[in-house]
Amino acid sequence: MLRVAYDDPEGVEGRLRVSEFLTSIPAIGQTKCTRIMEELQIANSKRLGGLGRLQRRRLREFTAGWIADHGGTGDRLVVLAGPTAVGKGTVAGYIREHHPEVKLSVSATTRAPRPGEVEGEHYFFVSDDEFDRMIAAGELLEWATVHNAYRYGTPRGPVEEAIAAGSSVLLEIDIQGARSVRRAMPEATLVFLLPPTWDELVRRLVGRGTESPAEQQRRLETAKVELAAVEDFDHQVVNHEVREAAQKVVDLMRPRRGRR
Ligand SMILES: Nc1nc2c(ncn2[C@@H]2O[C@H](COP(=O)(O)OP(=O)(O)O)[C@@H](O)[C@H]2O)c(=O)[nH]1
Ligand SMILES: Nc1ncnc2c1ncn2[C@@H]1O[C@H](COP(=O)(O)OP(=O)(O)O)[C@@H](O)[C@H]1O
Repeated sequence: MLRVAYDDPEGVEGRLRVSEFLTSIPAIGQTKCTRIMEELQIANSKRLGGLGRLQRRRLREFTAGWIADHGGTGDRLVVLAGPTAVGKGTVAGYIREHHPEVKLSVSATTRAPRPGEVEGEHYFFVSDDEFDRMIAAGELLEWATVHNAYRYGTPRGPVEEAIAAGSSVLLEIDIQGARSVRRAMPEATLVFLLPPTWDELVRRLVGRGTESPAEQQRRLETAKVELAAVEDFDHQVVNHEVREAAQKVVDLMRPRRGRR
């Protein structure tokens, strides 16, 4: 597994030369590396941390394509993220119901179940101690404290098993989580779900009626910041209509080879 923090130029990996990074990929030798860097318009001396936004994106797309074409995870791991109340849960629920071939990852959370939520289906509801244990044991692919409240994390085992078995896996997680997945699995496809308009996002949050007015206000402040993260994602899908948005997400999960 390649572990390079494209969005963490301060990290150790940021000091790695792009040429060293590329030649660490199986089947890329010096000659191919030189040709690829010319194609990506990246100078020979560049380090990962010194890449511009466009260069970073070109390199990431190249790596994802290469890994997909050489038997890696490719488009089979898709992360669906976006601001509060944009409809992530609704779109993921639609995919669960209408596309049984897509495996939805079930997260662990420290929040209490809501009426109607089923253990192991919506979430694994765990105590703080158990969540600590899962982190310490390396059982979580990523985790985050969401809305300053509870912790949520993606159990690593089921995701890796599903991918190894050839299935497509969808993670419906928050934006911090999406960034962590990018660090842990750079070949994953990141999808940002957008609202048709800001006013519609506000309408959906208020209409859902699950948060107090003060909490709604806090989430909208966070949403403003989160919307700026859209550029770091591979694809954007506008959630005008649930069925259409779900179809666009599922289409992205088809093997890259087939789409070319
Ligand atoms: N990082 C991360 N975020 C998650 C995970 N599971 C759910 N979330 C996010 O946690 C947030 C809260 O989810 P939930 O408790 O179902 O409430 P609601 O979506 O606000 O109604 C949503 O933004 C989810 O996308 C996870 O495993 N990891
Ligand atoms: N395409 C859509 N059109 C209209 N309303 C939607 C759409 N998608 C979701 N909603 C509604 O918006 C609200 C927030 O959706 P939800 O799935 O809970 O968001 P998230 O999981 O992103 O926080 C819910 O009341 C849901 O029914």
